[in-house]
Formats: sequence, C-alpha cells, structure tokens
Amino acid sequence: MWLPSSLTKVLIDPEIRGDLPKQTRRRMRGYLLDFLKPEALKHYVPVKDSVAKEHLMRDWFPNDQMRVFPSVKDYTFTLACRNFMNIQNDQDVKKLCAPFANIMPGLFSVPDQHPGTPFNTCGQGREQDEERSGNGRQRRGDRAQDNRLLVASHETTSTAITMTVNYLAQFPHIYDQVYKEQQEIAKNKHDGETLTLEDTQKMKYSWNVACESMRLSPRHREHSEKQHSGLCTRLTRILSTSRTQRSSDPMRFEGGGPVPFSFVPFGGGPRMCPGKEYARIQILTFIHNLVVRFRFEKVD
Ligand code: HEM
Repeated sequence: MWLPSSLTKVLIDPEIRGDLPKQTRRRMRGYLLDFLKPEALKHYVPVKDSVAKEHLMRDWFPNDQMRVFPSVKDYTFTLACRNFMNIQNDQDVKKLCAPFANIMPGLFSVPDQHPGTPFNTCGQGREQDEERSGNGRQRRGDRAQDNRLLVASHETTSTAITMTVNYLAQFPHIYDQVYKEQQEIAKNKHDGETLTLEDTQKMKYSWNVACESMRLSPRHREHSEKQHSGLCTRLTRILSTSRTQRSSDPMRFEGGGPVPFSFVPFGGGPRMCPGKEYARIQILTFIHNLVVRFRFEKVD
C-alpha cells in the first residue's frame, strides 16, 4: 500500500526526501539540464548500449525465466553510478547497491525504529552510504545531490522498462513491429558497433510503445511520484493520470501526439521532468538489445 505523499512528507529527512527549497530546486534543475543536454546524451548512448549488452548476456542469457524488475534495476543503477557518480568499477557499484537498496523502502515507510523495519534499515543504509563516501571526503550537500539523482533516475526508468517488457510479452503483434524496427537498425551495424543518439531517434514506434506502456500503467505513475518524492507532488494535486485515456494503441503518439495533458508521465509545464531524454535513450537501448536477442513470453 502506498502512503499518501502528505504523510510521507512529515516522516522523511528532507535531505533524503528531496523536498527542496525553491532556490535549491532551480539550481539543481539548471545543473541537471546541463548534464542532460544533447552533447552529453550523445556520449551516454554507447555506454548504455554496452552496459545493456553485458547485462543481458550475463544475467538473462543463462536463464529460462527472469524476474524482470529486480534485474532491470541493476542495469539502471549501474548506469546511474557511471553517468552521475563516475563509478566505473562493477565491484564499487555492487558495494553501493546494497546500502542504497536499504534506503529506498524506508523513504516511504512508517517511522518505526524497531530493528528489521524498513525505516530502521533505511537509517542503517544511510550510515553505510556515509561511510562509503567518508564523512570528510564528500560534502554532505554533494552526497545529497548524488542520492537525489540516483533516486530520480533509477527506479523510474526501471519501472518504465519493466512495463514495456510486460506490454510486449502481452501483445505479440506489437512485439513483431518493435522487432522489425529494431532489426532494421541492428542490420546496419557491424560487429561491435554501438548504438548512437541518431539510432535512438529512429526508434519511433518502440518509443510509442514505451509511452503507451507507461500511460496504461497507473502503478508506473505512482512509482515515479514515489521515486521523485518531494520533487514531483505538484501535478498529482490537479490530475489523476490513471483516469486519462485507457484504450490501448501506441499509434496515438504519432503526428502531433495525444491531446495536451491526456498523457503526462513526465509531467508538464515549466517543471516538466528534465530527465525525459535521458530516460528515453535508457529505455530504448535496453529494449533494442532485448528484442534483437530474445523472444519472451509472460510466465506470471
Ligand atoms: C521513465 C522515467 C521518468 C519518469 C516517468 C519521470 C517522471 C517525472 C515527473 C512526473 C516529474 C514531475 C514533473 C512536474 O511536476 O510537472 C518529474 C520531475 C523530475 N524528474 Fe523525472 N521522470 C523520469 C526519469 C527521470 C530521470 C532519468 C531523471 C534524472 C536523470 C529525472 C529527474 C527529475 C527531476 C530532477 C525532476 C524535478 C524537476 C523540477 O521540479 O524542476 N527524472 N519526473
């Protein structure tokens, strides 16, 4: 059960929760926009492509069945560590992953300090995180900034990828069209050549499918609100996205796209999610590598 955001607000340490004063929020948005400009995105695509390949070959290839969400979270977490914290070594990513996994559930829990509760475990995760970065070595503000970026970029995109895989597994005729589009891109690559930003721009149908998966999943919306907790509560007060158009058709995103505010997984207006393009290339590189290598069906 999700707790209403007004309740979570009073429970969480503001530094973790990301409920920022207006000025800090603006500064962070400026910093992020710089980080996420097209030149930067261009460099992220080959990295995301290689990490997706490695991830699928290592974690998916040996298995007949996969639990998609936990596995995709490893992929997005590795990328967030590489892109935002410059942590390149897999062992270091793993070290950070455990305390971070403990922090996440505690952010949205009842403040019960008893051992074993999510809130208590969250505190321990945070201490480990402080130990990792060394109290003197990394300023508290910088660490909070890193944590916010990790939270904002990591679970939202893994939820979107999971919903897209779920959608593709449910609708074989849509899977076939995505496969065709991705094969078209794959067949023009030589061995070892990575995807580029231009390639992701050609993945129009696949992006429509990802958008449709996000739109059809109110859980996704709740999830991104949870993960961006404090960063994105404004829109929820005026819109219920789970009530917007419900019939399934990825082609609605063609041409001028759906009517304004009928599709708002990234919010809208001046506070619209600055990570949209980053999320788009992350989702598409994963889907590309998945569909050109695997056929899959839903077990549960
Ligand atoms: C599928 C993935 C994602 C979804 C669905 C999503 C969704 C959202 C939504 C709904 C908002 C609130 C917008 C509003 O209030 O109008 C938001 C804000 C925000 N998002 Fe995302 N997001 C995603 C990925 C990301 C990524 C990858 C990053 C960072 C790299 C990011 C960083 C942020 C930040 C910093 C804000 C606050 C912006 C502000 O208040 O000015 N998001 N996001």
